[in-house]
Amino acid sequence: MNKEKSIVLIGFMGVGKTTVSKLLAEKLNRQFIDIDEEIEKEFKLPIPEIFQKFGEKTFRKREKELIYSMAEQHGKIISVGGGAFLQEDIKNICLSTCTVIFLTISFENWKDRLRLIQDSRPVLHGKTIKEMEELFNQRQAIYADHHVKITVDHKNPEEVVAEILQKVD
Ligand SMILES: Nc1ncnc2c1ncn2[C@@H]1O[C@H](COP(=O)(O)OP(=O)(O)O)[C@@H](O)[C@H]1O
Ligand SMILES: O=C(O)C1=C[C@@H](OP(=O)(O)O)[C@@H](O)[C@H](O)C1
Ligand SMILES: [Mg+2]
Repeated sequence: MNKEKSIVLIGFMGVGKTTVSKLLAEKLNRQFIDIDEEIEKEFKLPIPEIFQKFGEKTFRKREKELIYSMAEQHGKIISVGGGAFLQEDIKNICLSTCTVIFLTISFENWKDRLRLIQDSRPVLHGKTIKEMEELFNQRQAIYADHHVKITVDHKNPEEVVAEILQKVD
């Protein structure tokens, strides 16, 4: 395991980036950073209210600034939001300075996670299942560049972490 580089987890919302990052950080005894949690702490508001009160543009700007400052630090385990790689600059800095791990899931299995995440993900609000599937499919393009890919279907977070530890060197 490269002790210098930070590890960044990417993938569609609900795939388990935050859960898996936390567990991975514990296993590796490294610092865990969740960009969404950092933004919520700063604004003292949950993400849906940040979107509602300040707009997605403000959220994306802070997301970019925070990822820039974190990506340059060594040895961290960083969970970014599923929309972070929409910004090319974020994608490029993460790919050049960190090990980028893409967590992926089938849409069929993702649907079972929906009830767990629906209220807290403003990007999903007001969308039909069909529209969510379109977004899911569209978003795959932004995750196409990565260093390691892990399929999470039918795996619990511990199993996902074990696979990451096997694959990341
Ligand atoms: N491997 C898994 N199997 C089952 N449920 C999971 C798994 N990973 C995460 N979850 C659950 O799915 C929901 C979304 O997980 P989260 O880590 O917040 O995803 P993300 O950060 O990618 O949006 C949470 O309720 C979490 O407990
Ligand atoms: O995909 C997105 O656009 C978003 C994903 C969320 O993070 P998770 O991927 O951790 O759910 C959060 O950053 C925000 O609600 C926007
Ligand atoms: Mg998350």
